[in-house]
Amino acid sequence: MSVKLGMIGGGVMGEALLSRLISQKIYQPTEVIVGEKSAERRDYLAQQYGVSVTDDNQVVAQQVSTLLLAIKPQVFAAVTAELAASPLASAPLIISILAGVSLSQLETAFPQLPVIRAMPNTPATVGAGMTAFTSGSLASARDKQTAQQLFSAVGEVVEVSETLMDAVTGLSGSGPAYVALLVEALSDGGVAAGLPRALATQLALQTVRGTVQLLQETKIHPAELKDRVTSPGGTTIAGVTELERGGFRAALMAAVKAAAERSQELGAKD
Ligand SMILES: NC(=O)C1=CN([C@@H]2O[C@H](COP(=O)(O)OP(=O)(O)OC[C@H]3O[C@@H](n4cnc5c(N)ncnc54)[C@H](OP(=O)(O)O)[C@@H]3O)[C@@H](O)[C@H]2O)C=CC1
Ligand SMILES: O=C(O)[C@@H]1CCC=N1
Repeated sequence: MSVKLGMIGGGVMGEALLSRLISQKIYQPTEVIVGEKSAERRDYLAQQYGVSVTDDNQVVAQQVSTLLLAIKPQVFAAVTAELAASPLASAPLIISILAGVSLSQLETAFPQLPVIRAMPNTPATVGAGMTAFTSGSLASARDKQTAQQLFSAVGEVVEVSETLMDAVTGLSGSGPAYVALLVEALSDGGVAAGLPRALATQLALQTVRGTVQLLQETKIHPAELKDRVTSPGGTTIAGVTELERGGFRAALMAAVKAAAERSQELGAKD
């Protein structure tokens, strides 16, 4: 076994992890091989990160100590059927980041192998990711440590019970999209109020970043911060009134729940 990390699926999330793992020197490019069906993506990943690439997932799985699955849940069955064609000589640790795909589905697909189900998110690219993971029955303390080290390199890591993984997916897995919409909408609002676009986006980004930092460092409850910003009869309560009228909080809660339910559905398909 000569290669430490194999990745199957080199799309958005695969690249988000790969880029940071390489830039932080957690793995050397020579220690990584990516199995990817798209020739265009293979060429791009090889050129951008210097990793080995192949369209043959068996070639990946046969020579690595850790096999990271980063394909869509919809192709999980096809990919695992392809891998099941011959036993994996290197007995790798399997780490799946697939939404919805359960530990029991992973253990059925990879009998006798240690499996870990993880849910990272795209801020991993800049080392600000949030990953939750849960381990299968054959995963050793060392396997968990491998997962912990890999995901620590791209942000914060928590170990959770598998029963929480769909909810994690709905919140932190999908969450960067909600926050991106928030930033875009704040910027649009600034433009509507007369700000130039670049300035509006700068204000929106720094306001979100600063608020998060304030909440994290002071540990005050979000409701208390809201109270501190809303001066009696002032501007903020006028804005908050509109958010309440538009169902802002209910919409965010429903979004997390809908995404968690979709995660469950994606797993139930296989
Ligand atoms: N995007 C995100 O923020 C997050 C995603 N995830 C999970 O990561 C996984 C990947 O998501 P994402 O990166 O967004 O999806 P992408 O579609 O961007 O990436 C999947 C990649 O796998 C390739 N692929 C398809 N079939 C095969 C195959 N048989 N063998 C090898 N590669 C194949 C796809 O190629 P092609 O496009 O040609 O089909 C594509 O490049 C999903 O399971 C998702 O649930 C988890 C956390 C966050
Ligand atoms: O949208 C998705 O299905 C994936 C899982 C979490 C984030 N993106």
